[in-house]
Amino acid sequence: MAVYTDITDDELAAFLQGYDLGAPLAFKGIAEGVENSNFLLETEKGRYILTVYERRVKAEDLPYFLNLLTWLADKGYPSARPVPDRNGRTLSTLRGKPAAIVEFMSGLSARKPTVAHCREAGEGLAWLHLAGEGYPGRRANDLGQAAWAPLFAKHRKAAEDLKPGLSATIDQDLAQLSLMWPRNLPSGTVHADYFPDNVFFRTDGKFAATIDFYFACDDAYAYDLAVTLNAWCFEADGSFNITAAKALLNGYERRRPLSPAEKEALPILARGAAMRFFLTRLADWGATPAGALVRPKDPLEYERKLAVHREGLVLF
Ligand SMILES: Nc1ncnc2c1ncn2[C@@H]1O[C@H](COP(=O)(O)OP(=O)(O)OP(=O)(O)O)[C@@H](O)[C@H]1O
Ligand SMILES: N[C@@H](CCO)C(=O)O
Repeated sequence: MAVYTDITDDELAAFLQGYDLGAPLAFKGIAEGVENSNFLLETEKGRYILTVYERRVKAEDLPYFLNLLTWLADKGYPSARPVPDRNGRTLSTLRGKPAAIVEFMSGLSARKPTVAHCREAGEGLAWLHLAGEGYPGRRANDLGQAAWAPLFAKHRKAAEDLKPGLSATIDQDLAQLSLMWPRNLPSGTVHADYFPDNVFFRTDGKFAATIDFYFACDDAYAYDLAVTLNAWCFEADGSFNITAAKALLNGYERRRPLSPAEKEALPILARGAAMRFFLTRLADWGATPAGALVRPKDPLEYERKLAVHREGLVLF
């Protein structure tokens, strides 16, 4: 389970002294998630999530993420508002690590998203793009197209170990992506990890909330949509579900219609988005020791998605 930092009751009580949240009533670690340690915290004032930031999140990026969450909540977007401490600060320290308390969001993620979930998720993503407009924080996408070839150079051997011959195919993909990568698409603040586990629904299936903004950055809105298509619209057998994809795009366009250039770019963006998750999964695959608390995600799932995208999607 992804709780890397244990917090004792005394530490929690001392930490909460800094907040105006009353005494703790319940506190427990959350197993889901791989990046950070998350705890469900109930106090006299309500329910919250306490996050202790671990390895991948850079401390210097935390103000960008927490200010973005505050911005989105101010705009009425259903994401978790950070709770300021008694000094008005949303970023704190616990056990020597950065930590924050955010609002608890109700809802459940869809383990097996249906076409209806895809439509709702698409609309939730467009809403996020619109709500983020004007956010003054800036963060370059450090996992964007320019980062892929250097990242792959470090993990070629892992690719060959997974599937002999794969590294040559990835080299070709990277060269093509570099040549064909679209520039100058409408851009702004994007989520960049809008996967089913980060989107909550109400019991009636309506979109409820988005969590886990710790990859958010500046990039093309259509790239975020491409990440989302990959994460939501593939079947377990590796085939692309065009019905789900059309519903997702349709839901998105309910709030934010795509320009002709964005539509044209989506197939290559989806190929690049598959590359991005293949590469980070490949990097984690090699770096996760046997017997670790967290099982690394399968890079080959994204290699299969890449193979689908090599053929070129027809979405419109
Ligand atoms: N604001 C919130 N409201 C309700 N539940 C939350 C909230 N934030 C996180 N959770 C719960 O904690 C779990 C892990 O959160 P999160 O996805 O942010 O963790 P993570 O370690 O960054 O994981 P990953 O990057 O692998 O998705 C979620 O699946 C959800 O159950
Ligand atoms: N959504 C990512 C994990 C990072 O949180 C993946 O599936 O590879």
